[in-house]
Amino acid sequence: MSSRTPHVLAIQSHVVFGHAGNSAAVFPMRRVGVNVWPLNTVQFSNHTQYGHWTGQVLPPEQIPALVEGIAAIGELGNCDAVLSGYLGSAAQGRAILEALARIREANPRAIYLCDPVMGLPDKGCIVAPEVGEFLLQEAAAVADYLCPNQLELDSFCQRSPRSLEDCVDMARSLLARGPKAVLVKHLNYPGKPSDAFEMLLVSAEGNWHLRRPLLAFPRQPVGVGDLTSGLFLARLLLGEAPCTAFEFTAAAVHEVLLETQHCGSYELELVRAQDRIAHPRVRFEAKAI
Ligand SMILES: Nc1ncnc2c1ncn2[C@@H]1O[C@H](COP(=O)(O)OP(=O)(O)O)[C@@H](O)[C@H]1O
Ligand SMILES: Cc1ncc(COP(=O)(O)O)c(C=O)c1O
Ligand SMILES: [Mg+2]
Repeated sequence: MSSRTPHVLAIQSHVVFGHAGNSAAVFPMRRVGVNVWPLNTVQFSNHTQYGHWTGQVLPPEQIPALVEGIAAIGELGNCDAVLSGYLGSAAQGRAILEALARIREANPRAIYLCDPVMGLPDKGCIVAPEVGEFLLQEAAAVADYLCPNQLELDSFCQRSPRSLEDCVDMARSLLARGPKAVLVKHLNYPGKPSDAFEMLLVSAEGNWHLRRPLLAFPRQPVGVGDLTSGLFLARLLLGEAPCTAFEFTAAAVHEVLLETQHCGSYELELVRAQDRIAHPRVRFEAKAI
């Protein structure tokens, strides 16, 4: 582990009540040891899967204005990474890419992890339709790490997978667009064992598949993807190899889900699970495939 505490500019949603976007990722990232600079794309009362919410999408001009403010106090070069997730508009997405270019002037080694949160109306995750286009066409080309779920991977590849091997091929096809690694946070393919939750990591070094138990919930918790992307980036910045960061992330997220299930909560029990996030008791091995 490195001696300097890394800094991450995290640009995604904020919910006043509960956990999604920055409200799911910031506390766990800090708990594992990184400094987070939360920059909110929207401020909603609650996540969209409740079906109704209040609040607003924040103006895209805020992004360059806040980044310039940090530059003006001489701190922009301390930014080691940019994380983006839930966006309120495509204009915000473009502002993030401009901010990234500005940050890279100050710190050429800054990395960018993009969680391409797309609208999945069937699931109740509501994102402006233009955001999907922005993610497919523009963000993927610039990202160092891309963390889609299966449906987002399908959107990138414009098809659904036939098998696990096909998921690997689809994820590897994204490497050709530029990212160093692609983490598929949730796999779904014909023939997938029904008792397992599976994830995949692909990079130039290889392909790793990981399986953890599928837990039963009366309503599927939200924010799991945001927690996953945030912890993966945090562990990378702390100096772990992608495969090790992947295994840690799976274990820490599973600990949160166990706590959430134990409490019978709909919202993630991040505070109660904080020690388990920092020191997961479970361990899942990522297998090379
Ligand atoms: N071990 C698990 N058991 C049951 N459900 C899980 C488990 N891990 C994650 N989930 C659920 O799986 C879903 C993953 O959603 P998905 O759309 O694939 O990714 P994202 O969270 O990025 O939207 C979420 O509903 C999450 O609550
Ligand atoms: C405001 C907000 N942010 C982020 C998300 C993404 O959550 P997840 O991590 O489950 O993909 C959602 C999902 O509905 C949301 O409503
Ligand atoms: Mg998601």
